[in-house]
Amino acid sequence: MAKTKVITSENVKLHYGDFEALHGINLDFAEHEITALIGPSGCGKSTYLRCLNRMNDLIPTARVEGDIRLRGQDIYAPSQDVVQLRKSVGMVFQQPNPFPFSIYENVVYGLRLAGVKDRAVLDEAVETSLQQAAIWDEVKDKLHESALSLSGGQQQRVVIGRVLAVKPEVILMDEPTSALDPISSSQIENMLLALRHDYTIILVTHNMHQASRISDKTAFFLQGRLVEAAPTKQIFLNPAEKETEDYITGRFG
Ligand SMILES: Nc1ncnc2c1ncn2[C@@H]1O[C@H](COP(=O)(O)OP(=O)(O)OP(=O)(O)O)[C@@H](O)[C@H]1O
Repeated sequence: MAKTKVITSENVKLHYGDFEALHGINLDFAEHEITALIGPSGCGKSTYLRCLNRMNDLIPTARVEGDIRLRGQDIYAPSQDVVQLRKSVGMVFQQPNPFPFSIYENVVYGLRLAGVKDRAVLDEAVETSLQQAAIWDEVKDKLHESALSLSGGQQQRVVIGRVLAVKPEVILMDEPTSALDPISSSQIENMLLALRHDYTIILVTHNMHQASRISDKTAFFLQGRLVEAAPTKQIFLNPAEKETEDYITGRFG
């Protein structure tokens, strides 16, 4: 049976001023799958990812065309609440970006903004989110210390906990492990495999091993085009397009 699609995107084009960075992308994301977006530097992976929760709205020159839907709702409709969208479609960046607050306050940040005051509810959210982010045991005795005192890998997991606390459906990740050491990266990869049971994850990565280890589906971008998207095994073992084969075998990029 076909899996339910959480995000659909049709003919997505993006211009930065006069420059067309995306040339009409058609790509869908199924529930509870990890999709890896791969391709050489500058091919538009991050630009496309940012279209999915309207982060490009923050770039004055960026103009998006096409149709992007979250569970059938047009996310670019005038009636779309963008704050709500970014809760449903959370984002994790390459550099861990904890706020200069305690670990606890980082995790409850979105809940406090939403007006949640009940201490028991906040405590519960902190424990659950940090457990899901695979860092609870390491920080449970120092929740009120600054998140900035943690290592890069720990900070990234706290940031993921902060995203999880507002209960997103989709998590966008833009090279979330590329600034981290191999052990921290593998902790995050294992966490993503566990999170996949509850969330839909879209991951930009330059790491082919990471894409092949953890993703269900891989989409290969080249110069603003989507060359192909298919089950990860197929992309790595038997890609339909020569450009894909050349890239994954390291012939360019
Ligand atoms: N804010 C911006 N203003 C103008 N052009 C931009 C902007 N951001 C990206 N671009 C251009 O859009 C194209 C796609 O960039 P993007 O960052 O999406 O690629 P990428 O595949 O994510 O690259 P990388 O793997 O290096 O992060 C590039 O030509 C880039 O120079």
